[in-house]
Order: sequence, then structure tokens, then C-alpha cells
Amino acid sequence: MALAAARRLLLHAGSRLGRREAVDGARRFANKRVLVETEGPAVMKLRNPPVNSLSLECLTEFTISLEKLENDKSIRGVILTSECPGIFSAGLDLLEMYGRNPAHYAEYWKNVQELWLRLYTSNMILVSAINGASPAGGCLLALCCDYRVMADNPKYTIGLNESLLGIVAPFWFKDMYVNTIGHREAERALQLGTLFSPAEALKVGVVDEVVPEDQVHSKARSVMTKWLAIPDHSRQLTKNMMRKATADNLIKQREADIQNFTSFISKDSIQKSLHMYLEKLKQKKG
Ligand SMILES: CC/C=C\C/C=C\C/C=C\CC/C=C/CC(=O)SCCNC(=O)CCNC(=O)[C@H](O)C(C)(C)COP(=O)(O)OP(=O)(O)OC[C@H]1O[C@@H](n2cnc3c(N)ncnc32)[C@H](O)[C@@H]1OP(=O)(O)O
Repeated sequence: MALAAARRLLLHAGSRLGRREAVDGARRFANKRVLVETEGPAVMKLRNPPVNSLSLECLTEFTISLEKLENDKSIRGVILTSECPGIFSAGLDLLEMYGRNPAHYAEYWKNVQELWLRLYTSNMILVSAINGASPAGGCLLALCCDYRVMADNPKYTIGLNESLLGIVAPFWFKDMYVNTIGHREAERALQLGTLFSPAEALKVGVVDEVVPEDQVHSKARSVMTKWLAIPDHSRQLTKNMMRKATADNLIKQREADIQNFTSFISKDSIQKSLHMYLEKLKQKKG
């Protein structure tokens, strides 16, 4: 209930802000964690420092921004990128999955599902400009896009690394991985929790193109121009044909998937694994 109210408030605030900025001629709208520019090809920038983790608030704002863009018939495509230097997204927020209660886990997972379904089945053309590290849920965001451009910086890695955290990528993460890189590569990468360098990601097909870091945005724009030249109706029907079965697979068992996640993440052994992983992240600094 509280989240639904927050969502209504955010939507209302978002549209007020959008109107005010449009009057200023700025053609953009924003909430705290997501900035959307609609001048030229629309660009959605994640800005949830330090690492663009997908907290509940961030997921909510992301979903609302996407909904607003979907409702604007003049927007046919969106470039998804990050405003946090060196990080595309660190994925799901570990602090939403650690030390909370089952009701919180259920609420969080529902929102993860919601964002995924919206992104994966969007009628818009989605191009990701991957300008930083992109593990787990960060990779998931990129995989939802129709085309992925990654910055050529060996420090940036991408992949579904859940098994390294002692957790398991849910079946719909796995399905999308299989759809993108094929069964054998997905099976190996998921078990090993592989984080690919840009060159490896290109080779295996996790990304479509790797370009020098200073060209990642211009390349994403030129890709968008090419995709925008395709008639919407035929491209959308084709996209739907390719993705519907995968999305439907979650839609038909959303509630069971929430229960599954909640009981899995609540286990003492899983909480212990997450605790150890969080400690490892802290120690890395010291
Ligand atoms: C049969 C099957 C049965 C059941 C299955 C059912 C359901 C499935 C169950 C579970 C699936 C859940 C799926 C989860 C998917 C995810 O996305 S999990 C998140 C995975 N993410 C990561 O592993 C990334 C971890 N982070 C990093 O590697 C680095 O931080 C990163 C490379 C992104 C950036 O490095 P750097 O710039 O050096 O920054 P720091 O490491 O110093 O980090 C800065 C602070 O940010 C905190 N932080 C980092 N990542 C996260 C995160 N994902 N969530 C929350 N917080 C994060 C980090 O701790 C630092 O905090 P501090 O400043 O120390 O307070």
C-alpha cells in the first residue's frame, strides 16, 4: 500500500516536473535516481550513486520513467546509460535482499519482475550504452535491450555472476541469457558466474559492439538512427514474436516466483552467503 502511494506521488511529481521543464524548453524530466532527456533520441540515465544499485526506490523510479516514455507516442526509442562514472549498474541492491523480512523481499521481487517485464516487452527500441561495470542485474538491464554497445575498457565487466554470490539466477534471467548467447555458453557462464571483459562479451554475444569509451554514446545514437528507420509496426510485431514466450513464462507464474524468491533469500545459508559477499566488498576497500 505504502509503495503504491509513493508510486502515485512520484508519477504526479514526475509529470509536474516534466511539464515545468518542457515550458523551459529543456525537453527532459527527472526524478531523483533517473534522468530522461527527450531532445533527439531519448536517453535514460541511471544516477543512483555510488554504483547504480537497483534499490526499491530506484526500481520504482525507473519503472515510472519507462511508463511515461511508453505513454508518449512521439518517443520511439530510448538509449539506456549511466551517469555514475565507471559503473553501468551494480545490479540488484544487496541491501534489499539482506537482513530484511519476508514481506520486504516479496515486495522487492515484485518490483524487479515489473521492471523486467516492462523493459523486455517494451514496444520502444532500447539501445544500451554500457559505460561501466555491469554485473548481474546490471547485465539483466542490458540484456533487455535490442542492441548493446559497450565501452572498451578492460576494467568494465558484464555477466550474470549470481553463483559467485552463493545465489541463483532465477529462470527468467537464465531464459534471457540463453536467448542471447545460446544454451551452452549460458550454461557455462551461469555456473561459473562469469564476468566477461568487453572483448569476451563481444565474442560470446553478450554485447553487440565494443567501441572506444569516448564513442559509446555517439555509437548508441547512430545505432538508434538505423533502428528508427525500420517501420514500427513490423519491428514491434517481430520483437513480440521473439520475446513473448519468455515473458509469458514469468507472467503465468509471477506469484509462485515471488514465493520462491522469498523463501530462497530468507534461508539462513543464503543470508550467510550474502553477508560474506558484502564483507568482501567492504574489505576490498581497506
Ligand atoms: C532453484 C532455484 C531456486 C531459487 C531461485 C529463486 C530466486 C532467485 C534468488 C536470488 C536471485 C537474486 C538475483 C540477484 C541479482 C543481482 O543483481 S545481485 C547483485 C550482484 N552485484 C554484484 O555482484 C556487484 C557487486 N559490486 C561490485 O562488484 C563493485 O561494487 C562494482 C564493480 C560494481 C563497483 O566497484 P567500485 O567502484 O570499486 O565500488 P565499491 O565496490 O567500493 O562499492 C561502493 C559501495 O557500493 C556498495 N555496493 C556495491 N554493489 C552493490 C550492490 N549490488 N548492492 C548494494 N550495494 C552495493 C559497496 O558495498 C560499497 O558500499 P560502502 O561504500 O562500502 O558502504
